[in-house]
Amino acid sequence: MSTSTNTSANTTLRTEGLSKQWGAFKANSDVSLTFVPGARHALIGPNGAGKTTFINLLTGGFAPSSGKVFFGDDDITSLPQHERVKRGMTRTFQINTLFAGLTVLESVVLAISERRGMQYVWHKTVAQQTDVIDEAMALLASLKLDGEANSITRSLAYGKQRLVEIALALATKPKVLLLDEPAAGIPSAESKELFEVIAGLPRDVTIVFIEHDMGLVFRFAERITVLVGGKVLTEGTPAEIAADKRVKEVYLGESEHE
Ligand SMILES: Nc1ncnc2c1ncn2[C@@H]1O[C@H](COP(=O)(O)OP(=O)(O)OP(=O)(O)O)[C@@H](O)[C@H]1O
Repeated sequence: MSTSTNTSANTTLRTEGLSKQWGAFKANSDVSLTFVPGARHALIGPNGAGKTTFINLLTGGFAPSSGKVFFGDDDITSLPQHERVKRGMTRTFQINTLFAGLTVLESVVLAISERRGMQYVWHKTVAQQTDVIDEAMALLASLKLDGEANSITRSLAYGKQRLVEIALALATKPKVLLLDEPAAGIPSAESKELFEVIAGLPRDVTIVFIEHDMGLVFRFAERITVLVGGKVLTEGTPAEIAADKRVKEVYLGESEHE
């Protein structure tokens, strides 16, 4: 019997010749990448290299000009975003515009209720709601956010707000979590803490992240892909990337122009 939801814990995310063009401008050209289950995989590259465009092609935010996206054995290239979330691919939500006026616990309870298809919680029994609250508290504890459960999200330090975004993404029970500069705008002490929490997420969650801070990339990534001008320049382990002359040239060239 075929099922529309891939339930394998070993789902690999893969692209084949993915390209995105606006007019004559190619933001992504022929990008073929594989993200293995449990990966901690960083996408790096200079400004405008096409990293965010690539994430948008993965999530369905943009339709590719050509190429394909596979989730496990399924070609998901034409699936809408919410169908990809249902299959287990999610990116962080922008809490600043979503649930900022609610408490952290309320926000996560809403996200879990949505996943469980019980968004109209006032029709549900106390037992069903208790179950959701228990799941929400366990999730918050895993992110060391349980102490903030009753705080209004917008009153939290920015680093904690980014963690709430991650909590909301995790509430969808993703197999693949896509993080676009999770530490952007956070003081460096807080960003290290944030990445430590990210690194501690269960291995059944594959993590793909864009990050400009090379200290964080080399500390937390196990695999790195370098994009330049919309194309893959190279991919490898942190040691391989650190030793790659072409990568050094790209970054030295960039800093010379800053
Ligand atoms: N909707 C769009 N229409 C036209 N051009 C776009 C669009 N979105 C992005 N671009 C262009 O595509 C190029 C790649 O942008 P993208 O945001 O993917 O790069 P990036 O590697 O994520 O950069 P940064 O590190 O600065 O965030 C940029 O030149 C950008 O101006």
